[in-house]
Amino acid sequence: MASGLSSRVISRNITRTIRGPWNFVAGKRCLPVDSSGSMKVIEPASGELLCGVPISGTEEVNRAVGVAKGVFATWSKLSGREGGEKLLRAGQIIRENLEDISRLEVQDTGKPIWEARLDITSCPDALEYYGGLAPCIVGQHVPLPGGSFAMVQKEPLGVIGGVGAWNFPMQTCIWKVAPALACGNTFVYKPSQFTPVTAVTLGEVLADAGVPDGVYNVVQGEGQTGAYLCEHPDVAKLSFTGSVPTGTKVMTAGAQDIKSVTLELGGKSPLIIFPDADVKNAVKATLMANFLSQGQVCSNGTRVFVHRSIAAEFLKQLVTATEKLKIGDPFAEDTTVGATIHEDHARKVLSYVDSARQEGATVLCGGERVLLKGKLAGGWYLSPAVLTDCRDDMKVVQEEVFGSVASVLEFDTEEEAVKRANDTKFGLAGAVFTKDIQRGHRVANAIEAGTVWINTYNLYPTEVPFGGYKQSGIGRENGLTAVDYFTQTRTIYVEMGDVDCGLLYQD
Ligand SMILES: NC(=O)C1=CN([C@@H]2O[C@H](COP(=O)(O)OP(=O)(O)OC[C@H]3O[C@@H](n4cnc5c(N)ncnc54)[C@H](O)[C@@H]3O)[C@@H](O)[C@H]2O)C=CC1
Repeated sequence: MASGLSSRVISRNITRTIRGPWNFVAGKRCLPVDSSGSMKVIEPASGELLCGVPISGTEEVNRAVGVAKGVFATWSKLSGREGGEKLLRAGQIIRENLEDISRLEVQDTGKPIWEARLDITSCPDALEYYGGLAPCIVGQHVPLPGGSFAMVQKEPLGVIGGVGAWNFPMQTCIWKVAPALACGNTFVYKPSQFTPVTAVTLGEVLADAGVPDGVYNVVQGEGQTGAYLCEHPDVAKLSFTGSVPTGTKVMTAGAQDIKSVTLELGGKSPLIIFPDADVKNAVKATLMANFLSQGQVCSNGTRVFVHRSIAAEFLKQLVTATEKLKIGDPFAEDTTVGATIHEDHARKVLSYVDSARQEGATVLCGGERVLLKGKLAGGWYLSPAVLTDCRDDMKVVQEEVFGSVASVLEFDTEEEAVKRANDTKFGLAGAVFTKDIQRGHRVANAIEAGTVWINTYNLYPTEVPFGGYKQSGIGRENGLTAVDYFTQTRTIYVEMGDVDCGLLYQD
C-alpha cells in the first residue's frame, strides 16, 4: 500500500520506561558528543531521582543543527502529501501507545493520569491536523497585465530551534514540531530540564512513522544549551514556550541574525462572571481555569472577577467544589490534584499565598502543603487555594503564580470589569460567563487577549490559533495561522512580453 495510512502500524520501537540515552540526533537516542555535566531530574510525585541527563554542550548543538540542516534538502523536497502521510502515521502510533506515553508523562510531570491522557491525546490531534493539511499548503497564481503572471510560493524556513516549558512537555513540543514539519522544515528541540522524557519518545514515534533520520532532533540541557541553540547561525527560526524573562532572551538572541521568532509566554488571565451566568457552569470553568495541572497552565484565569450580587453564592459553591478535589498519587484514577513540579516552585507558589494574606486577602481554602505517605512523602502536593477580599494591586493578582491559587475579585459594572481585566501586561487568554449573547460578544471583543472563551475555559482544539497579546507572546500556534509562522513567501514574476523600462532604453 503506497500510503500505509489504513494499515496497522506494526513497528514498535518506543521506550516505555525512564531510560536514556536522552538526546535524539540523526534518528536515534544518543549521548551528547560534549557535555558540561549532568542534570538530576526529580520525579515530582516522590521527590526522588528520576534520571540523570547529560547537559549538551556547543558541539552537540552544532551536531544536531548540522544533521537537521543536512536533511533539510531531502525533507523539504517531499510533496505535502508525502510528508503529511508520515505525520498522520505518527499520530496513529501515539494513539496506539497512548497509555504508555501518558504514564511516562505522569512520571515526568506529577500530573494526574487522566489529565496526562488528555494531554497526550492532543498530540495525535496536532499531528493529524497538520499531516492532513500539508498537501493544502500551496501557493497562488497571480495574473498580471499583458499575460504576465506571478507565482507566490510558500517555502519552508530551514532548521527550526524549539525550546519548551515543563508543564505540557509532549504537547508543547508537538504544537511546534507538527506544523514545522508539515511546512517542510527540520527541527532541533530542547525540552525543559525538568521534563526531558517525552520529547525523546516523539523522536522514536517519528522514526517509526518513517520520518527520515535527522528531521527531528532533541538536545537536552538547561538554559545554556537553549541559548546555544537560539544563537546558532544555521537555525532559521526560534519557537519558544516559557516565561517572559526567558522569552526576552530568546528574542534578543534571534535579533542577532534576524531570525523569525514565535513566543508563547505567561499570562494572568481574567475570567469575568456576570450575574445572569449559570453559576454551576461558572464554578466548573473556574476549577478548569485554575486547578488543572496543579495550576501550572499558562492560560489560567487566575483573576476571577465575579459580579458583587452573586459573589457570596459563587464563592460558597467554588469552595465546596475545591475542597472536594482529591490530592494524591498521580497514578490513582480518582486523583484530581497531583504533585507540583518541584520543591522550589512549590515554595514560590506558597509564598504568593503568604503575601496575599499579608496584603489583606482571606484564604477561604487551601494554600498549604499536604504531606502524603510512603513513596509520595517527598513530593510537593499543595491544596488548591481560593482567595477572596483581593484587590487589583496585590502581588498575587498582578503576577503569574503558575500554581493553584485563584484570586476572586468583585465588580459592579461591565465597564469596570473590562477595564480591570485589561489592566495587565499580559494578554494570553480570558473568558466571560453570561447568558446574554450581546454582552458575551461585547465583552469578548473588549478583552485584550489572544483567546477569549464565552461560557467555558481552557479548551484548545488544534484547529484554532493560540497565542498572546502584549507580553504574552508573539505569533500563534495551532490552526491554519501556524503555517504562516513556519513558512516564508517567494514570489516568482514571469514576464510574457518585452521588457518595459520607460525612457531608460532608446532604439
Ligand atoms: N503561552 C504558552 O503557550 C505557555 C507558556 N508557559 C509559560 O512558561 C513559564 C513556565 O515555564 P518554565 O519552564 O519555568 O519557563 P522558563 O522560561 O524558565 O524556561 C523555559 C525554557 O527555556 C529554557 N531557557 C532558559 N534560559 C534560556 C536561554 N537563555 N535561552 C534559551 N532557552 C533558555 C529553559 O531551559 C526551558 O527549556 C510560565 O511563565 C508559563 O506561563 C508555559 C506553557 C505554555
